[in-house]
Amino acid sequence: MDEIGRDLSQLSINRFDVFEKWLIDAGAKFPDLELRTYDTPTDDSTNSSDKESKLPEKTEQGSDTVNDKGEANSDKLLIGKGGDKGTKEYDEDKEMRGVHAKTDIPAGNTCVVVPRSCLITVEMGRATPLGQTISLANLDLDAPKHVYLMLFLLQDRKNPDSFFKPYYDILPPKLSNMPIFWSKQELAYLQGSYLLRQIEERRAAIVTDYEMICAVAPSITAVATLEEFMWARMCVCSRNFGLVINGVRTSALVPHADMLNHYRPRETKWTYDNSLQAFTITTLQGISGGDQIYDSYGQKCNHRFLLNYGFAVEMNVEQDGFCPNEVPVVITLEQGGEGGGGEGEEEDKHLADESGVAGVAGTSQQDGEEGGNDSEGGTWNAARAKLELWTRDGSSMSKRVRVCVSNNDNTKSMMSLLRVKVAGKEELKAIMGGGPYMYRSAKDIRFGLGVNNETLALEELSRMTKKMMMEYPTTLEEDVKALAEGEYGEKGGLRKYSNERHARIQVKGEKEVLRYFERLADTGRKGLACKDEEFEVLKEGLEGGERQYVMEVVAGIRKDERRRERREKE
Ligand SMILES: C[S@@+](CC[C@H](N)C(=O)[O-])C[C@H]1O[C@@H](n2cnc3c(N)ncnc32)[C@H](O)[C@@H]1O
Repeated sequence: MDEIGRDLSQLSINRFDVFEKWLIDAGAKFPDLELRTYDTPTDDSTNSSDKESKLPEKTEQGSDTVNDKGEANSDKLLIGKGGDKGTKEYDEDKEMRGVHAKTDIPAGNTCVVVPRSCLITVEMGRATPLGQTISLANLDLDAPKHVYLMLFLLQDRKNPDSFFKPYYDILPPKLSNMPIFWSKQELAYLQGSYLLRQIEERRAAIVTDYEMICAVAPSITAVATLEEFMWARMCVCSRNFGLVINGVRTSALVPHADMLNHYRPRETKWTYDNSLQAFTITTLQGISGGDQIYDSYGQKCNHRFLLNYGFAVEMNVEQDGFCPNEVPVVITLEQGGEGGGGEGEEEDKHLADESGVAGVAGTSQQDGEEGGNDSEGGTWNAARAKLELWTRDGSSMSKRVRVCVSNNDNTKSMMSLLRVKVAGKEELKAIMGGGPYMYRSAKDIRFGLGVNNETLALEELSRMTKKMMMEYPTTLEEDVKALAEGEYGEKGGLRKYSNERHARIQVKGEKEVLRYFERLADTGRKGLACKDEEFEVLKEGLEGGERQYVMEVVAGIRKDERRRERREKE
């Protein structure tokens, strides 16, 4: 243990001891667990002396101190059992806390029991006078359940004699790891990411909730400033559990249970046990003495971890190899006519080339002139058909789909939208000719419409992903290098738990998804253009979602093409 660790552990009574005693006196049980705090780096990259003094070193064996869970070696990071608020120069906001096994714990052991009396529930917030006013006002809040928990927390923590005071005293005071509190400089680390917009939207939603509450219950201002309201929102967001208590679905703050950090695959399960009238955590596997004990916050894309919990997972990969990291892609059906310029002109050309229609949403006169006739002799207009198909699900000209490295439903929707976007008259006729509702929407064309359409769709995918890649100031390779270098605070590195590191993990994950789709677009086009023997070789080298796409779509198109060629010869 380093000097700081000794300093802190020597403090005989600290707020963590008080917290644990409070819980035990109330009937909580966690005999085999202990709370620990670890030092975390400062985000002030100019403060190099700070960097050097507090961070763990590499292990003597030469391997680094990160274990297979991507966490730094806890012995190296451990600095004691909680800082004391009064300790000079001790910054609680830099404190990372976790729960460790004091001894070997077998699988199936109920290692945490927190009685009902120590839980703060939605109902408790709603029952306060302020909660009642808000409830009666029937406000359209962004996060109503969270707001009631926040109200209880914000009001009750002002009471120095509150039963929950020991709990309030251990709550993180600033939450500066939450992106909604990041400085401009920190937000800039996310340049190029759609997450920036989501952070802004989250901030705006919290401000709107606060303003709506102020309008019906002005006394809220005596309870919390907007900044405090924001803190409470993120505190609740990152710590609440969704429970069913005696048949009632609710959310609750559960002291101690909320000290477990996230790790997957899950090693513990939690529930509200009605027979015990207590919240319990049970191990799903044996935990060795000294090891950190974790809770799984769920299988999530890193943007959700970052937005809601203020961290991003370095190796966000499930046991089966699936990576839940996603990128939202926007596919827009451009309006034709004047002002359509840039990309629009390009895209409309796909349609114009094949159908002779200059734009997808031209005037009816143009439609009549250039649209051609349908089989029944009436006027059939490709642009109008495309627009009709595109807007059938009621959404706008731009459609956002979150895609990940997989051939899942969202990837198939994206490919379908691209097929429709670049479709010419014949392809649209084929789509619409299957009966008006054979394809419910533009997201439902799951099989290829032919070599030409699929090639154009893949070209569009390639163009889109390359453009998105260009929005980031750093390359994927630079991110990988930076993350590999700086964990332990080498000069200029991205140190563990720093906001910059979490941001870089986030954008790196996005770029990995984009890189996958860049490759898929190349492979798909090659697969559509190559000879049969080459296609056999190409297939062999593929795996996962890429292989699935090639086997299902590209191979299907090739088969249809061969059939058509044979028919033409006959
Ligand atoms: C419910 S609390 C868990 C206990 C927490 N460490 C604390 O200090 O109270 C959730 C917070 O813990 C941190 N956290 C949890 N799991 C993490 C992980 N795998 N990596 C980094 N930070 C994590 C994040 O700051 C998150 O907002």
